[in-house]
Amino acid sequence: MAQALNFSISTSYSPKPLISHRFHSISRFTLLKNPSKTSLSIKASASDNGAGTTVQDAVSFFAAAADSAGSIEVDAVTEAELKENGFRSTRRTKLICTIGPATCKPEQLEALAVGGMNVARLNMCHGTREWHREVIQRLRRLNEEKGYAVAIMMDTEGSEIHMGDLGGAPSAKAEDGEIWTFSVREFDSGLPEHTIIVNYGGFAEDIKVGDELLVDGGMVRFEVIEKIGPDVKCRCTDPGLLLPRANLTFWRDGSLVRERNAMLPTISSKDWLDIDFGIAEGVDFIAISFVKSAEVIKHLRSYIQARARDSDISVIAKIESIDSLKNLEEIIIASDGAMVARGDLGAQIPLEQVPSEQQKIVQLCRQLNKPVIVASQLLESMIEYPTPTRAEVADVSEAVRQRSDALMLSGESAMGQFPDKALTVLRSVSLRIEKWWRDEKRHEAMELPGITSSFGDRISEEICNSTAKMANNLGVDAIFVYTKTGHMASLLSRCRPDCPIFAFTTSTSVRRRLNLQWGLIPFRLSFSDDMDSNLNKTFFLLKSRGMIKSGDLVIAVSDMLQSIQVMNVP
Ligand SMILES: Nc1ncnc2c1ncn2[C@@H]1O[C@H](COP(=O)(O)OP(=O)(O)OP(=O)(O)O)[C@@H](O)[C@H]1O
Ligand SMILES: CC(=O)C(=O)O
Ligand SMILES: [K+]
Ligand SMILES: [Mg+2]
Repeated sequence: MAQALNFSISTSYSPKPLISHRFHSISRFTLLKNPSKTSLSIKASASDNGAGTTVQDAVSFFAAAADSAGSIEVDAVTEAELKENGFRSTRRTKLICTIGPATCKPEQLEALAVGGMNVARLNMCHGTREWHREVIQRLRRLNEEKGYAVAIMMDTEGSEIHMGDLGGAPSAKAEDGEIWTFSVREFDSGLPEHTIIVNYGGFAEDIKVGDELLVDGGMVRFEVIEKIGPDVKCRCTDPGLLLPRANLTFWRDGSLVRERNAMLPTISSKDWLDIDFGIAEGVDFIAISFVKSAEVIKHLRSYIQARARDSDISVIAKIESIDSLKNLEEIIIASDGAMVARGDLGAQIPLEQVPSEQQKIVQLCRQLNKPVIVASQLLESMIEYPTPTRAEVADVSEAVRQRSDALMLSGESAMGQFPDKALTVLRSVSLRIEKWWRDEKRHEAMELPGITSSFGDRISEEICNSTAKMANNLGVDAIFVYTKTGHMASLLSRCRPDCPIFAFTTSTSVRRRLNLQWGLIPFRLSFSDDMDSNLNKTFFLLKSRGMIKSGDLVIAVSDMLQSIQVMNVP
């Protein structure tokens, strides 16, 4: 029996986007364009002859078309990946790129987005606020115009001791035996040769002749040979490249010296101004450098709350100091996520201790359901060379195998010669290692303790744990989660299931933030409390864009309904 339907819907959109490819795939609908361009009439004839479009499809379609945003939003790279490779082979590990002079132009940012950048990091140690604002605007434009959901992470400078910039030079080479002056003076008329400015006023007093001075955690080493007022003369004992604003630590008798600088505030007055800037620009994450205790994180949170009442900026604790290791658990509990900032961490603890600390931090974050980032020197040699070392590939593999949420590029993408190639290496190593442990069932199940005391939240947790287990046992193609706040999506991500998690959320900012978390493919979609209609709508939209197909096995859960639904895509 054939049925004919006549619908007329209004949309605030010009009809163009609605006529796009989604429509062509359902040629049974006839489109009547209204010349006013503010409304669109669609005449659909549907038949239930078993093969063709049904009335149900037509109704789903109109529900979708009437959706205020017009459709479902997913970025072009994910869409292409889903179409070409199917769900199972999508990348689970997320990728962060530090943006710098090598990657700040619009076409360079787009190349990173195409290459799989999920989050762009802006390091406030470098560049002016104007420069950062420009980059943020370019990223926004990229997201709006090209459909990406690249999130923005601002990383504070912190008030540890570091060098100034090198009078505008991108780097300087310190050779073995050379004498360099580290000074707290201000030089008005250019920097004398072999001179480094130090940002910490107490430096010349705190340091002693005979101390060892480490740049960038030991990339370059000096021995202190003489103190003359504000100037400290040092001999280079391990030559290397000095980079602007590199971190400085000093060591005496084999241990790190923590004098008055240990009392420096975690968030400096300049950091507070940068934070105001970040709030005003609406960044998605603020990463706090050199966190020492949970207090500073709580303080920042209440500050953000007071400044921007409905702001949902996430606070990431950078674990890069001895104090942060001492107070690890309370810091992670207080934060929305953590970063294993191995650059500075490796300057504060012996290098051979860094891998075990990394393992511990990643594990704790996963247990506490906080996204965790492994950062620094993942592909350091690619700053200069187009291929990574074998050791670097092994290091990246280890972070992927630990199933950290995200890997981060620093200098490789900020000022290196091969930012796109470095990103490609992270992408292909992640894909390969993820597939390897899935195929070989290499991953050990992790004990996931209960993380909340409220009964309602316990139910969500149990639903997510069971869903992930069922998904693995049944070999389903994807988990669908409908979540307004993103919480259910992160609970599922925590379980690191074998299949990808399609996370549908109503808000663009939640969608961007979910982009940091392992295994989540975030979509923006407006949905209702009625799960049946949500599912019909989603199946329809994803099918018509070729991202899923009839017969795919899916498990669906949501914030709204405490149930687990298992079904084949109709
Ligand atoms: N916005 C920028 N402008 C100029 N150079 C930058 C910028 N961001 C990064 N760089 C360059 O890239 C290098 C590595 O950058 P990155 O931000 O990762 O430093 P880091 O030392 O790892 O981080 P942190 O300072 O937080 O410890 C820097 O030393 C700097 O030379
Ligand atoms: C990323 C960073 O701050 C570090 O590794 O020190
Ligand atoms: K920083
Ligand atoms: Mg650091």
